[in-house]
Amino acid sequence: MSFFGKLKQRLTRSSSKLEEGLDAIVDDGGVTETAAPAAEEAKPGLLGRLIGRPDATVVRRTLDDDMLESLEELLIASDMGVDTALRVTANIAEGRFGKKLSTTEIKTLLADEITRIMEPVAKPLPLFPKKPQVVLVVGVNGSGKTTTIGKLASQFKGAGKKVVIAAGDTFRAAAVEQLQVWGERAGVPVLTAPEGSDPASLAFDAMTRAEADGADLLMIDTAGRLQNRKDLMEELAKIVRVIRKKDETAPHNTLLVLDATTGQNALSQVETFQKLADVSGLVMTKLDGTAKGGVLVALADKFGLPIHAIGVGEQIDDLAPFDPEEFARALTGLGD
Ligand SMILES: Nc1nc2c(ncn2[C@@H]2O[C@H](COP(=O)(O)OP(=O)(O)OP(=O)(O)O)[C@@H](O)[C@H]2O)c(=O)[nH]1
Repeated sequence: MSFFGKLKQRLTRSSSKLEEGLDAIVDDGGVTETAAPAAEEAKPGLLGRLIGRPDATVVRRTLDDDMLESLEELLIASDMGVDTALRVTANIAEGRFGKKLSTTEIKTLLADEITRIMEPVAKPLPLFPKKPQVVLVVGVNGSGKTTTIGKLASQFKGAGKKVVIAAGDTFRAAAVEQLQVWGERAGVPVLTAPEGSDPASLAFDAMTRAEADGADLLMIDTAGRLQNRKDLMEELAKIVRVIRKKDETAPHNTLLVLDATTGQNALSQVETFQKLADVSGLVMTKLDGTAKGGVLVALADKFGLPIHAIGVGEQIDDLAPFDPEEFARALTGLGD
């Protein structure tokens, strides 16, 4: 199966609540019509024509206040956030109030709205001619930082780039070990320091090593202890200060890794990390999990930060560029 096929299957599975909800809204109060499909309704395929498909029936419901309210509630429940849900619903309603809509038509309208919101944020990690390009990776523990660094390292290495990883969460031996495992998988060196040592000093050594090696990319993992924000802020600020001694334009990217399964909590994590570091882009992980995916729409709408990639599994190649249309179709359950 193609990569996108896999992604779609996973996203569709995870978003079936939204899809089921849309079906239920139209079914509830809708009327079955035996009519020629409307413009946006799918035409019978070749097989249907060959086997003499009977007249297609379609359920349509008149777009009224009740239906709009149900739609708003469904979008809010799928983590899209109140503001975004209200705006999306209002846009769908514009010029269509009192008209009859089928599930496919509603899904198409919703997917178009989501695509429109997501398109401006779908941007791959920008690559600069600067060597080494320093990528600081931040995020709470368990969000998928280590996994994402491993996946990115593997992709960049595959693209012919020389990559070095620095295991900057020096306080947890297990985190360092995990990163070493991912470094081995990706075939990329991982610089470590003794447990409890200063992450900034490791970052400085890593800069030195990356420069000496002529590396294209240096990815620095960081701690994610939000329990002690002040310490974490100081730690991140110190890492930045120290690497700037070597290159005053570094870090060139500050990636915030977010776990999509945390739903609305992802929004507050962005706010927090924007205060701690100069976040330049997002990677959204675990979209294959139980996440409702809708939080990406809320994030894009609220912060407009680029989404560089999405994690769709635990394997090394389970990192995909973010494709808004594909995402919107999968989220709404539109299929091909
Ligand atoms: N299903 C799925 N699991 C993921 C994805 N990304 C990461 N994980 C899993 O999430 C868990 C946490 O990932 P880590 O990469 O260790 O997260 P971290 O942010 O480095 O966490 P700490 O090491 O605790 O700081 C692991 O079990 C990963 O396998 C993803 O895209 N999909």
